[in-house]
Amino acid sequence: MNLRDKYNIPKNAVITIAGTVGVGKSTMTNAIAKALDFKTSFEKVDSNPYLDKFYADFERWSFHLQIYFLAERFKEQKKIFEYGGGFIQDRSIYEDTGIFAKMHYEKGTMSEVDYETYTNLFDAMVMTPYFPHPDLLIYLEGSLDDILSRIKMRGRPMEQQTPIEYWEEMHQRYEHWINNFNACPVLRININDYDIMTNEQTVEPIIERIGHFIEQTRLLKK
Ligand SMILES: Nc1ncnc2c1ncn2[C@@H]1O[C@H](COP(=O)(O)OP(=O)(O)O)[C@@H](O)[C@H]1O
Ligand SMILES: Nc1ncnc2c1ncn2[C@H]1C[C@H](O)[C@@H](COP(=O)(O)O)O1
Repeated sequence: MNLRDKYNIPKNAVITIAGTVGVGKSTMTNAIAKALDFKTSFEKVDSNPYLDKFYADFERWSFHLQIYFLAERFKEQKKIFEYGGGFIQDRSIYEDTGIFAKMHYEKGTMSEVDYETYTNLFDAMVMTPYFPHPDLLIYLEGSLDDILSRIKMRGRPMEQQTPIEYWEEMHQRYEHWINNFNACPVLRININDYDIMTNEQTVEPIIERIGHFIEQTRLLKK
């Protein structure tokens, strides 16, 4: 029996993976999708026309980048809907506004008028009854030291050149954000509680937790 049937995970489920940069979202997306035979929806980093420019000059490019990400994630959302679910998504749309845009605005690297324009657009597109929220958001959490060493190990030049204070600020904001998040059910997983890189089998306890969690939240809805 495959893991999806074994743990009673609906074929049409949509699961999004959230967490700070470098925590292991893409790796987890691949592992869960493979175990459940689900499709994946990834953030495209290499083809993003603004990301390098943004890291070189936050003030100049933060608005452009947020608009770009919003459009890309909305298109992915539409694709997931058209397929009828069965997807694991690498990063949620909620983090764009709740973490990134907010942080750049509050740190002074996005102007007030740009932030207002962006949040108005975001709310009109996402915070409506017509927008399908995921069945589950898996939040990956870990210590700042572990995350910094993962960012270093992955070695994206634009991230290496970014001051450590940026990742520190983001790490703190994530903790606050997830404690107040309520757009869909949340399952928190600590990155020290699994080891999918060296042992693929360790994904099974995670799938088991997902199954129980989805079952419980569906019972609560009844
Ligand atoms: N479970 C894990 N154990 C050890 N290293 C990991 C694990 N998950 C991810 N990594 C490593 O950490 C780095 C960042 O992972 P990635 O999945 O790209 O993070 P994200 O998508 O959250 O930015 C990569 O070098 C990846 O190989
Ligand atoms: N909304 C965003 N604003 C600024 N930067 C962002 C946003 N979403 C993603 N990013 C950056 C962070 C990383 O450098 C890359 C990819 O994210 P990752 O967490 O490694 O998947 O894009």
